[in-house]
Formats: sequence, structure tokens, C-alpha cells
Amino acid sequence: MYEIKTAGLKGLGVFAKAFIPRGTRIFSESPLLAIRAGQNAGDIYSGSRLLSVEDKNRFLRLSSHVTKELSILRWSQAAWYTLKHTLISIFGRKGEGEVAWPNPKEHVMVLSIFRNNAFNLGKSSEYQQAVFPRISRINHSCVPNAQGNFHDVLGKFNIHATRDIERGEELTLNYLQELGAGREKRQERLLGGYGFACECPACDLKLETARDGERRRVKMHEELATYVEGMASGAVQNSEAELEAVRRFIRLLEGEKIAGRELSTLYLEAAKLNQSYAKYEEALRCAERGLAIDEDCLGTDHPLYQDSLKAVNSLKKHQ
Ligand SMILES: C[S@@+](CC[C@H](N)C(=O)[O-])C[C@H]1O[C@@H](n2cnc3c(N)ncnc32)[C@H](O)[C@@H]1O
Repeated sequence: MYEIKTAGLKGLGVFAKAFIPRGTRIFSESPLLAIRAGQNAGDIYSGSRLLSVEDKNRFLRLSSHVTKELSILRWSQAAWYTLKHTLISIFGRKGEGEVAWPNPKEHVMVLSIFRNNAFNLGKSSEYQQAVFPRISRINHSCVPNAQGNFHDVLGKFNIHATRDIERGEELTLNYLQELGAGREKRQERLLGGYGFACECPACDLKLETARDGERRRVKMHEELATYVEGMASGAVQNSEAELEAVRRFIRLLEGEKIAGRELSTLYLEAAKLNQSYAKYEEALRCAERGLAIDEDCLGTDHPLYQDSLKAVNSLKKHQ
């Protein structure tokens, strides 16, 4: 269905070998290396030392991004870890899972690779961040054609096509958490975090569509700021205003053809707000749209899809 090959200046990337219909589960992978909530940089390195030789080599072949600032930070983390473990061994208490003397240079390399390839898996997952053997080869786009969601029951990170993907097209994910952020902010985050200037169809201002999208984002942020100020000052109090803010967000994402969990969540929120106004027909329409998007980006076996299905079924009882 896909192949991993060179993507020019981006390094390697993942490409469709055949047409991939929207909703297809393209990948379902277990983490190669992961940290749980509350764990830190030291745990990343400890975890890497427990990998099999084969997995360690797969990990070390992934890409990395290093700047002077990041390098200083990582060297200080590695030095602190080495000092701590040296003291532990002097006092005769071996650290849990310890396998060999720490190597600060390798430690810095492991942190650089982990930070460049790790995905945040969300609050519901048992893992906080994880790196994957093949999924970590997928490059970024601010208008992606795929989305990843961790499936706790399967213990796998699934990647689904959020729209139809043509043969030969590159598979892309959105690396950023901010929803609806403007170009400048996105560029800053991508350059600082990953070291690249994004040239995706939403960032390339030579394109009319990118300029239109940017205007819509700026306008929506201005409107949202007015709405938030209104809420704070007490001038805006009702959920009708909240519903309008949610609708604007939906229009923005739909306009950019960005589908995924963020969009389905907005539709489900709109369903709840409509329900609070006893607008059951509109509430059901929004919930059904959210459910259809969830089916595409999560799959029907995902617990969050089941939650959305329950919301739709409960609204149907009002019809
Ligand atoms: C998770 S890795 C993706 C796979 C990587 N290209 C590789 O060769 O393994 C993230 C790195 O890929 C590159 N990358 C990802 N998306 C990019 C984009 N839209 N433009 C340029 N480089 C990109 C950057 O070097 C980034 O640090």
C-alpha cells in the first residue's frame, strides 16, 4: 500500500503505492521506544539501552535534528544522568534496568532522535510520547492527508487516511498541536522543533489557496479573540455565542479540507450545544457528521468511536 523512499530535502518519506481510500488504516504499529506520563529524558535513554540490537539499530537509523541550544541542553541532561548513575554504582545500588555504563555521547544522540521522531499520544494513552519504526518516517504537512491515533486496547498507534490519497502521493501528518494556528506561528514551531521551513500547500504563499486560507485563519482568530474577551467581560454569556465560535472553527477546517479527530470533536461539541437549545435535528446532524469523521480517522473498533456512536444513538431517541 505504501513505500518508504527519498522525499528530496525532507529526507525519507512515505508514499502511496496505490490509491488509498479515505478511512483506510494504513499503519498499526507498536512503539519502538516510548515514555509514560511523568517520565523524563533520563527514561528515554534508559529505555533505549533495553532495546534488542535489531531495534536499537532501527532506532539509531531514524533522523535527528540538532541545534546548538538543543545540543547544550541534551549534553547537560546526559552529564547529569551519567553522574547520578556513577554515584549509584559507587554506593553499590544498581539502577533499575541498568545494563551497562552510561555513555553521554550516545545519550545525546538518543535524545536527539527521540525528540525528532516522537509523537504525542494523547491523555487517554498509556504512553505520553513514542517513536515508531515506520510511522516516524512520515513527514509533516499543515494540511495533512492522514492522522494518527493511539488505540489503547490494541496498544498500537494507527494511521488512517483522512481523505482519498492518490497513487504516488506522499502521506503526511500534522506535527503541531495548535489548532488553526497562523502560518508564522506554525513556521516558528516547525523551525524551532524540527529544523525545517514548511512549504506545504497551506504555507506556500505563492498559492492563491494558501493566501485565502491564511486570511480565513487570521479572521477566525480575530473573531475568537473578540468572543473570548466578551466571555471574560461578561458581555457574551450564552452558549449561542459558543456555538457560533465552534461553527467558525468547523468552517475553517472544512475550508482547508482538514479532517480528523479535531474536526469530529468540534462537530460533537456543536451537537451538545444544539441539544442544550433543544435543537435536536441539528444536534443529530452534527453528531452524525462527527461520527462519520471518527469512523475515517479512528476506525469503528476505537473506544472513542464507540463514545461518538453512543452520542448519536442517544440523540436519535429525541427524534
Ligand atoms: C519524524 S521525521 C520524518 C521522516 C524523516 N524525513 C526521515 O528521513 O526519517 C521528521 C523530520 O523530517 C523532516 N521533515 C518532516 N516534514 C518535513 C517538511 N514538511 N519539510 C521539510 N522537512 C520535513 C525534518 O527533517 C524533520 O526533522
